[in-house]
Amino acid sequence: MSTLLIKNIGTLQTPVGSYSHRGAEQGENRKLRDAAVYIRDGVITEITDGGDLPLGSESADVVLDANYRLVTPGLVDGHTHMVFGGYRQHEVAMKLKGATYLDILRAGGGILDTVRKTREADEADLCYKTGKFLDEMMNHGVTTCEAKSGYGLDFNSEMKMLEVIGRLNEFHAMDVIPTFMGPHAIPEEYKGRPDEFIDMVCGEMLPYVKEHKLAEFADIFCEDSVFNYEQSRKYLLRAKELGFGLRIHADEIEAIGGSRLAGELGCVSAEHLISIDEEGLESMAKGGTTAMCLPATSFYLGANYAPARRMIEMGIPVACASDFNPGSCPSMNLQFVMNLACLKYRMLPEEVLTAVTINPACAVGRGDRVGTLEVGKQADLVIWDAPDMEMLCYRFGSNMTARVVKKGKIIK
Ligand SMILES: N=CN[C@@H](CCC(=O)O)C(=O)O
Ligand SMILES: [Zn+2]
Repeated sequence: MSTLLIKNIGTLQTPVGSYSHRGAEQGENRKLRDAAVYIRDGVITEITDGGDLPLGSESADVVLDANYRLVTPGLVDGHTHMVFGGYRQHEVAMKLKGATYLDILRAGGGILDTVRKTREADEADLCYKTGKFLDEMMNHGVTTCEAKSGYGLDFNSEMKMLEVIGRLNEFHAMDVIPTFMGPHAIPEEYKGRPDEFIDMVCGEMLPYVKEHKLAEFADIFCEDSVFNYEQSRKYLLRAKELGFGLRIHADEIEAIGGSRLAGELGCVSAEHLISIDEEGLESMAKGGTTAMCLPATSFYLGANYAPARRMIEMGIPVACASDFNPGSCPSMNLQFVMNLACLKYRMLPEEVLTAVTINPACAVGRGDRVGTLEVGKQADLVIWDAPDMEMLCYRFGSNMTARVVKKGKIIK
């Protein structure tokens, strides 16, 4: 048995419970002063406050002194596209000359450019490259993340991406939750035939992914010039039938019914939601779908920001994620996402903490294990170089983590 004591915690701040927090509860955090956490074999066994120490903790194998700083749960990044070949830095100049995200995609660039490079990439090279990204994420306080396929678009390349995600989940300290996103774009070989592509994905890829346990969730890009409402519905219904949890990229640029569909089918999450309309909001509230908001993508695209305050008022659980990908958000910095959630979504620090811990944890099916600091949960936590959450929302552009602990092991 290995034991770890974290003592002299100035403030331990955490949401409480293993379920998605909505409405007023989004802003409810427990705050313990002068606290300590005792961990046995990677699991939290006792939390004390008021200067008391957990029973027997004086003989802990390792003692970490938090020096009266802030401790929160490890962050959960619920939306990434972290496995990809190449980069797309050449798009910066194209955008400066006036091309939009969809202009570039329609002209065979954007996602399709990354698809060409990912198809060519060697699996071991992809593993190495993505492993480095995971190191950087952990160094910034993320201890659990989701990762999507979707830059392969053919059978072998999609499975290659999922194999990479599976290998990293096994060998890296990060918990990585795999999502299959075969319908991320219409591949060049199916140009003008999106229905046939969806039929192939439903008939060949989804059953294989399920049978070989390569992904827990299925996702699709429901967007103008990509997949429409009917195609998205067909794909998600098939995925549901096979037992996948459902996600959908909805209303990023045009509101074509994606968020409405999310609520109708009981999707676990709908992502982006920049252009969501009233009908979509009502459907998500009714369906219990989490809004996976991606403010760094709005920032990078120079787009509007999703109406997160309205979502909270309507009782929709809000999560905030990085959307790390090589096109619309080449950053995995969830601390910057937290700054933007405050400044652009007008979310309060407590609401932001919920949006990067328990709500995304539930949206990736890990709410019972991570996302809060409570007895019985996995010991994933961050000691911040800050006295409180307000400081984390206020400072930006610096990495504010002092120490990162994953399953009771000191990573940083
Ligand atoms: N919008 C669709 N997919 C990704 C971007 C992928 C890319 O541009 O490579 C997103 O969620 O932002
Ligand atoms: Zn995405």
